[in-house]
Amino acid sequence: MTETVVVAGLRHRYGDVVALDDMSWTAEAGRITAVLGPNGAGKTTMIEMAEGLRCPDAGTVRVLGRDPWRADAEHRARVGVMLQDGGLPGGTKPRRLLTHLAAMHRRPADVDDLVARLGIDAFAGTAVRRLSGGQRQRVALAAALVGRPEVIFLDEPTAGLDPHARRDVWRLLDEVRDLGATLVVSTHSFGEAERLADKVVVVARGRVVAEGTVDEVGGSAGLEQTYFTLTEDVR
Ligand SMILES: Nc1ncnc2c1ncn2[C@@H]1O[C@H](COP(=O)(O)OP(=O)(O)OP(=O)(O)O)[C@@H](O)[C@H]1O
Repeated sequence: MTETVVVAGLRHRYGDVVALDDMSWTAEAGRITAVLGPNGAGKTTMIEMAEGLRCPDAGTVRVLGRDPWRADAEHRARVGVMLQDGGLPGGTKPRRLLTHLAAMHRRPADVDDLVARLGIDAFAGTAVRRLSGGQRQRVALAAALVGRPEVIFLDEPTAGLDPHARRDVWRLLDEVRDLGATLVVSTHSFGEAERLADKVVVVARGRVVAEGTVDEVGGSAGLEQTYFTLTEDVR
């Protein structure tokens, strides 16, 4: 199986804080990989490195065979990113923003279709700063998908969404995966990991403590119980 994301021996400190301590994992092509771990485990730091936004102190990251920190614009266009806080410009209206982003890509998704599928229609003409947290999440997800990227990093994509919106997002992510994209999704939801993930990576204290399918990681105890056992001592 082709490994689209390879993280090997990643180390990173913020002053005295060790954020990543020899972290290694892979995400396979055309699969959804869910990254689970307690607050402060190092998920965001690691995902920012895979996105090319942060340079590790040591270790290597490869995305589509390239070092994301040194990658050119052509590589970056193949990678979609949904940041935890959205990172959206407050004064822009969602449809205008998505149309603008679509124009930057060679083979963009259909903006009207994305807007309809993620239930953005109702607020497509309202400035981002006036939107609720869940509405902004949906726009941020659409922005990550509009360029039809081959690899997509999503930091807690359904946090704060109501059940209908969450279901819509899961269906859309399934479809994007079925079209061949590789997705890496960080989440605090066992239900989300069980529903979506072909593979689960559990991180704690900057290291991977389990990696495999939901069944392989959860075993007979189940994912939730196994997670608590693996991460108990970090609380
Ligand atoms: N810019 C920064 N400066 C200093 N310390 C940081 C910075 N970013 C993260 N840290 C620290 O690094 C560690 C890992 O943080 P990170 O945000 O990567 O964890 P996380 O697993 O994404 O957490 P969460 O689930 O809360 O999003 C934490 O101890 C955090 O306080």
